[in-house]
Amino acid sequence: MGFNIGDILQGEILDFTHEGNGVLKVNNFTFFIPNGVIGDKVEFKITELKKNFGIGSIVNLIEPSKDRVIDMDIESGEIPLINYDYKKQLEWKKHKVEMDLMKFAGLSNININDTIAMDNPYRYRNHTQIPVGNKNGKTVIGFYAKGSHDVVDMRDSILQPEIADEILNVIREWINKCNIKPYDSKSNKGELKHIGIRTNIDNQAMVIMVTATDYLPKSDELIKMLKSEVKEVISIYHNINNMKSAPTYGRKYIKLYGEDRLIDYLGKFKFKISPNSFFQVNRTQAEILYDKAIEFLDLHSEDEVFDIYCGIGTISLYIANKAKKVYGIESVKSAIDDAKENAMLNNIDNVEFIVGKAEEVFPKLTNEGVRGNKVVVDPPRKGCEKEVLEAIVKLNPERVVYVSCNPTTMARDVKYLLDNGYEIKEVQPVDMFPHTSNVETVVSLSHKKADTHININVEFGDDKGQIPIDEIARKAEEYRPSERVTYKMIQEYIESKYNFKVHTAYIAEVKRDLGLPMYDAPNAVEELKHERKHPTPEKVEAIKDALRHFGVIQ
Ligand SMILES: C[S@@+](CC[C@H](N)C(=O)[O-])C[C@H]1O[C@@H](n2cnc3c(N)ncnc32)[C@H](O)[C@@H]1O
Repeated sequence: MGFNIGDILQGEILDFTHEGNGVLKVNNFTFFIPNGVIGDKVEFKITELKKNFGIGSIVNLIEPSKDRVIDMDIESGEIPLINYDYKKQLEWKKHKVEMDLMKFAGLSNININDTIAMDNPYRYRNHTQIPVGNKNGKTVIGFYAKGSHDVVDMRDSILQPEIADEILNVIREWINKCNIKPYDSKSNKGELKHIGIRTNIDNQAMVIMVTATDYLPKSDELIKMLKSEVKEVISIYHNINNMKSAPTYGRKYIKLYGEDRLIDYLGKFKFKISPNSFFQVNRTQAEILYDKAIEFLDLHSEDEVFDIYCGIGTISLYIANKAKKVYGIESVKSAIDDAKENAMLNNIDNVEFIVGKAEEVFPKLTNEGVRGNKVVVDPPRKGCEKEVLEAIVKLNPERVVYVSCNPTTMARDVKYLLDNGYEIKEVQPVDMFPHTSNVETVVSLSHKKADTHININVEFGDDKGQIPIDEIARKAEEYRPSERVTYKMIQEYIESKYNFKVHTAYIAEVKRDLGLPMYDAPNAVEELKHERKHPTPEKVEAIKDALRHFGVIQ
């Protein structure tokens, strides 16, 4: 490779990674360059060097990209595309959806609508989760520096409403006054881990203070200060999260002050939101997204619709008055409680909400004979469980609308539907997360109707003209549920991002170490042809990154 840490090199940024870092090649060796945008010609210093890729920090912007919009010294933090022209961001997101559909759904020629832009793409986040850390002995509130768990102090974020900045300032005062320490996972000492802030359209706020233990010091003082200094704070919770890594929130919430829930609106509908319920972070774009989903469902008064992964019932309630019946399925109990209350709040009585895992509830309902002619799915980043897709195909609805925040898993699931009698009618990316590398997509699929039918009588047995039972067993074996994130997907992700290959045995080893289910994966567990080695730390990191990307781990 011939490079060393500290070397100064030059090159042009060609693309972004899934996290929004610039990608650049020198002599065909890949470097990831935080804060670089496509088209920048940069001089950079190598800060990290692995066998197959490096990380660089820009020292001189030789020639800024014609699409660069803000000066280099802006620390982009959690908004990696902030320096890239907004129109170009939209084009890049469309391209990303297109590439994933080509790669993971096997499509060669696909027509995708232009990404729907946000008119004013700032201060849109109605929910922020802000880490608390230690910098030079001082407690800081901010965001994680690129590629590390060092917290960078954040004074003003152009993605969150101003009220959230005001709340954080009061919390800073409280930290200083009461000498509150950040939690340190290495020493298991300190208290505060994260601060969650949810806001609504009326500018009211819910504050969630996350600690590792049941102890939140000086909470009375915090409540007093927030109440007197930011009147918009109507609810304060204490959340306990003793998990070492993500997610931000643990299971236990203790209300410290005010309302149980925040009330927000989408279109003409009103929603009560519990501290742990999912609600789209960008309200303005969520309305556009749901309107698209409704358009793609092409609803009629006789339609019976399944809304799978329904959260607090936002899509269900949005579509209820256009359909005969809607079934909402969701695994989080408090979200279903909210959904039921939200239906009453909006005088909607043709929606039934069912709590449980979609992969269990949905097949069970349809096997029991509950019918539906249209289905909308809006799964988390890891996409749909295979049982959900199988049950959709078995139900045979005329329309399936797939709402997704991860184009890679969406493309994988769409492939399953394409292979099982569906065709894509329209693909619509929506910019829910301006200035970040995330993109939301709505895909409309309809059932391909057969041109003609033929009736076949089949007899099972070993005689001539009969189908042997062994053959049935073999077919059944073929249909055993396979893993949703395949080894091939992980390998392709790693190769395209890091430019190196990983053996399936290594992926299996990392999965085993993480305690993930293995299923039957003959290729994955096969022994390496040569002497058995363990994956290098770099490969382990790349595999974990891929598992994180596909939502298998957090
Ligand atoms: C992307 S959110 C969509 C929520 C809702 N459709 C909305 O727009 O507000 C995904 C939802 O799926 C839920 N979820 C995650 N895994 C699930 C599972 N296995 N079965 C049912 N729901 C699940 C999450 O709790 C979350 O509410």
